[in-house]
Amino acid sequence: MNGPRYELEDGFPATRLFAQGVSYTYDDVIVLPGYIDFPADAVNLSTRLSRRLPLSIPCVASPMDTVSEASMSVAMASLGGAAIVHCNAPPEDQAAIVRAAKARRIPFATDPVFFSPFDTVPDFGPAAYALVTESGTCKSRVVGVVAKSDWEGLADRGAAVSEYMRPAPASAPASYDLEKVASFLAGGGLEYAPLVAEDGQVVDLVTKGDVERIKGFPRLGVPSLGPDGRFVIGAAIGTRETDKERLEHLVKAGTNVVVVDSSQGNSIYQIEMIKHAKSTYPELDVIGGNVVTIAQAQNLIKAGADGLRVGMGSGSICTTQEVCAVGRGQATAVYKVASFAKDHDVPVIADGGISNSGHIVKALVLGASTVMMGSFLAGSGEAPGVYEYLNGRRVKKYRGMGSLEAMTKGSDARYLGDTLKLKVAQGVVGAVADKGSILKFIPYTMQAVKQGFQDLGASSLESAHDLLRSEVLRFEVRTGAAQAEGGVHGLVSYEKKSF
Ligand SMILES: NC(=O)C1=CN([C@@H]2O[C@H](COP(=O)(O)OP(=O)(O)OC[C@H]3O[C@@H](n4cnc5c(N)ncnc54)[C@H](O)[C@@H]3O)[C@@H](O)[C@H]2O)C=CC1
Ligand SMILES: O=c1[nH]c(=O)c2[nH+]cn([C@@H]3O[C@H](COP(=O)(O)O)[C@@H](O)[C@H]3O)c2[nH]1
Ligand SMILES: [K+]
Repeated sequence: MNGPRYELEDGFPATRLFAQGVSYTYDDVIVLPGYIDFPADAVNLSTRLSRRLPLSIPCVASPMDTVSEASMSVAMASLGGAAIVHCNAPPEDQAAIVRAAKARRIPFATDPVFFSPFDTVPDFGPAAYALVTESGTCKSRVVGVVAKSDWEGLADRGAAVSEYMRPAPASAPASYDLEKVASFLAGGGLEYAPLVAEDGQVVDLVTKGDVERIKGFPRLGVPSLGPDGRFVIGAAIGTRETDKERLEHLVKAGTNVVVVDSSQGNSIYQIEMIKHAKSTYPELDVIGGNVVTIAQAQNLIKAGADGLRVGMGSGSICTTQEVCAVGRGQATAVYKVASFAKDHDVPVIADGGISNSGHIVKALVLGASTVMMGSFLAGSGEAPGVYEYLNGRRVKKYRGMGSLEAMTKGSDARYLGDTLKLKVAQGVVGAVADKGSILKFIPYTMQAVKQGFQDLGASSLESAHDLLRSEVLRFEVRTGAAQAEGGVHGLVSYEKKSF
């Protein structure tokens, strides 16, 4: 909508805002409203993760060991986003996570427990049921199910499983989506059913309760499916020689996209890794990063990157800017890199620093195609780890991949290897509050993002980017007082409940 001339001169276009030598964060800037001529529900958030990978929502889970494993991957893909499985594990284990996620079409993964009929059960664990197979592993035929309640009622808990297991239930194909699993259970009047893959491997045990819980969440959108008809699953790799072998494992497991995971991606190591990956697996999309400048982006795009991950030091657990004095304010970084990358048709992932839906809107309107999140997702049920109590609050652990603890767990080679003998952390270990399932809070967050887009007058990511480049979209810097005013203020007490 073209308004009168004085309106166009209100606020700053992004070109001018970001040409002042100031590093701006999301909170530093505000977007001026535009003209609304469509309902919020009409906003289309579909996008691309990388050159050849479409998503229906712009959300990506970060490759961190307290964020992205099988549960996060299937839930994100079910919502239309994607997760990148972390590489802080041996290559075989990382590939097994990718396989587990790709083996199913339901939005959750429960990692079932298996027994053989001859086993005894010393401790049942938290699950309500365990599967009994001929060999006691997922690789053989299901012969029964043991219910925790039956086990708890045993006079002799030393009895063999075969003595009290329930008969083998009917199995459903692992390729069934939630709707099909629901009809399968309802049709057979079943409480639970094992999901079995084409190769006979037992993938999961789905219960009526699981299905009902998920049906209580907002309706799932268009899932992210690859050319193989399975969920789109991404995985991270490093830049060591050994990562070439990791890459091979991941490709064999069906990984749709890899992210070369470095804090400073503009290195000879990464450029060589991107070239290697692109020449060995031309069908695989390779995302490079992290970068925050045009010069960095230029090198990675030249090396063949199909996507760029942007952000250095902006993450909630990051101490890189403090430790190394290097990085950039995230709003500036996203705008600068995206302005360059768009001319090469390379989508940008705004990585780190997302703590609310407003940050997502800002990242996207500044040119990003997706946002990558760590802390925003780490308190969900889909994140790895168990909930604990901290000062009466239910929390989950969340840690930086450059924290001493994460480095000691697995990524030693990258830190302690050849040249770097002394370990210096660039991240912290912390905890985040329980947020429930991403299957609930991500749809609400996307609705909030749609409302932000509506206020701007952008009915899609493409239209937001057009408004940005044509300088119709106007910004201003928020003073400290403006930021305080923009938050809740002047109240004695309040409760913040968003949905
Ligand atoms: N986005 C951010 O701001 C940051 C992210 N992180 C995260 O922490 C983790 C570790 O990141 P980095 O420390 O950047 O890991 P990295 O593996 O890229 O680099 C670690 C060190 O190893 C060196 N190196 C890498 N490949 C090499 C090779 N082939 N030969 C010799 N030396 C080589 C690097 O130059 C660097 O000194 C990642 O998960 C990353 O995403 C860490 C810090 C900041
Ligand atoms: O300086 C850092 N030290 C670390 O130990 C570390 N671990 C992760 N990351 C980066 O932070 C992003 C997640 O950030 P959020 O929690 O803000 O979403 C992630 O996606 C990463 O880009 C780190 N940065
Ligand atoms: K930080």
